[in-house]
Amino acid sequence: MGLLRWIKSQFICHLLICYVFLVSGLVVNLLQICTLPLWPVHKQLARKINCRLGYCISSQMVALLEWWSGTECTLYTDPESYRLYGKENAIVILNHNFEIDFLCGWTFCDRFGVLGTSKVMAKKELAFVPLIGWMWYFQEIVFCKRKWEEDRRTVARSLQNLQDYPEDFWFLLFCEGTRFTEKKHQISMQVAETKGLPKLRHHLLPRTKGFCVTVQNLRGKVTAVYDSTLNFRNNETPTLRGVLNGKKYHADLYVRRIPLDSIPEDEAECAAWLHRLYQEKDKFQEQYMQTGHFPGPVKSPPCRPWALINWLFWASLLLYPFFILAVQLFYAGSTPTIVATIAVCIGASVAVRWMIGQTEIDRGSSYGNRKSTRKKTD
Ligand SMILES: CCCCC/C=C\C/C=C\CCCCCCCC(=O)SCCNC(=O)CCNC(=O)[C@H](O)C(C)(C)COP(=O)(O)OP(=O)(O)OC[C@H]1O[C@@H](n2cnc3c(N)ncnc32)[C@H](O)[C@@H]1OP(=O)(O)O
Ligand SMILES: CCCCCCCCCCCCCCCCCC(=O)OC[C@@H](O)COP(=O)(O)O
Repeated sequence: MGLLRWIKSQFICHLLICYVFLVSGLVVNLLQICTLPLWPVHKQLARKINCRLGYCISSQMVALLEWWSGTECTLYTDPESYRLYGKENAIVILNHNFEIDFLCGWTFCDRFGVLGTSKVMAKKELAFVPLIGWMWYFQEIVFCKRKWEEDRRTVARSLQNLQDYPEDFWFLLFCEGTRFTEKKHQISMQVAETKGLPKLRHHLLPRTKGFCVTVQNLRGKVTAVYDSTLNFRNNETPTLRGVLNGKKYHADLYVRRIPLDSIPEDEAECAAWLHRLYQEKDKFQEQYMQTGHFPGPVKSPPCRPWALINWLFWASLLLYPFFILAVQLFYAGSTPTIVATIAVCIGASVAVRWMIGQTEIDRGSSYGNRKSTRKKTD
């Protein structure tokens, strides 16, 4: 094991990285709260400020992936579409198989300059994840309970709010609704069978309601759907723990730009369109399994320095007082102060472990483990 790899795997490094993340995150969350009085007075300015504040948190995780773990992200897409990425509003559809797929998504957002404004339809439980969930509240993330009876109104309302959003954004939708597991796959294929739909090998059956309501409410604002299919080389199963340990992965992302105008307005046709899209995505995954690459030319966007600069800024601001405190504690700290400091460190490390746990598929929800049935309300 090289020296650098050994250093990256040391607990003390993780402690320092997490300390910077936690304290800077809390500072940013506090600043976001301070923008509350601005919302009724100058909503667009409050939104722009919150984009930049949010960037301070999410870009730290991007820096961890790009600069700490050195993970490489390759983009397969056609050059004409490439020119438009980051310059228009788009709905991004992504497969949901990996624990760090959201992080790879963030990396691409950063490379095209839309990380601060990026949006997602996220399960409500994530709103309570400290720092990230609180940050999302101010970034106008669309939360859903995955109960259509309740979501149909709240989701539509949150989407409508984005109609006058002042900056270009990407809206991410994991149409499968949950992470891929063998059990969830088996059950969703039973649903596919009862609906007379072809079976998918690499995806769960997409949930169409969220997609249709998104297209319906963002029409006029969003110009395209980016159909994105992600995979990792050498059958890697990347984890956030691995990234924190400095493990390098290689992500391949295939993106097709589909003009929003070509998506049917009628709900049933829109749902059928999404099912066809997933059948195509499944073929791309199959090709990747067979050949190790996606179709189309490689057009990788360069890694930008801002995520690293942001991390260095927070690290230099927060690590200095941390070291002064540690030295003072070591030389002159009373036993109760030392015990209290150790307790705070243990508490923070438990909190970070819990947050990392939110990304782990093994600890995922039971959503999709059963065939859900819905009262017909529409
Ligand atoms: C290019 C790089 C990427 C750029 C990235 C850009 C931005 C990044 C930004 C942020 C990154 C952060 C990432 C955070 C990740 C968080 C992600 C999540 O939380 S995913 C989970 C939440 N999201 C979703 O669920 C979205 C998809 N879901 C839907 O659309 C749902 O329809 C719904 C709106 C949530 C409602 O769900 P509900 O279950 O109540 O209703 P459904 O209509 O979907 O379900 C009933 C329907 O489904 C059939 N059914 C029943 N059982 C199953 C089953 N097991 N599998 C499949 N289908 C099933 C059932 O027969 C009903 O069918 P029908 O509609 O025909 O009656
Ligand atoms: C510099 C960085 C320091 C790193 C310190 C560690 C910080 C940890 C931060 C954790 C961030 C939490 C963001 C949660 C995003 C999880 C996305 C996700 O994939 O959610 C799952 C849902 O889609 C579906 O849920 P399931 O039904 O599969 O269950």
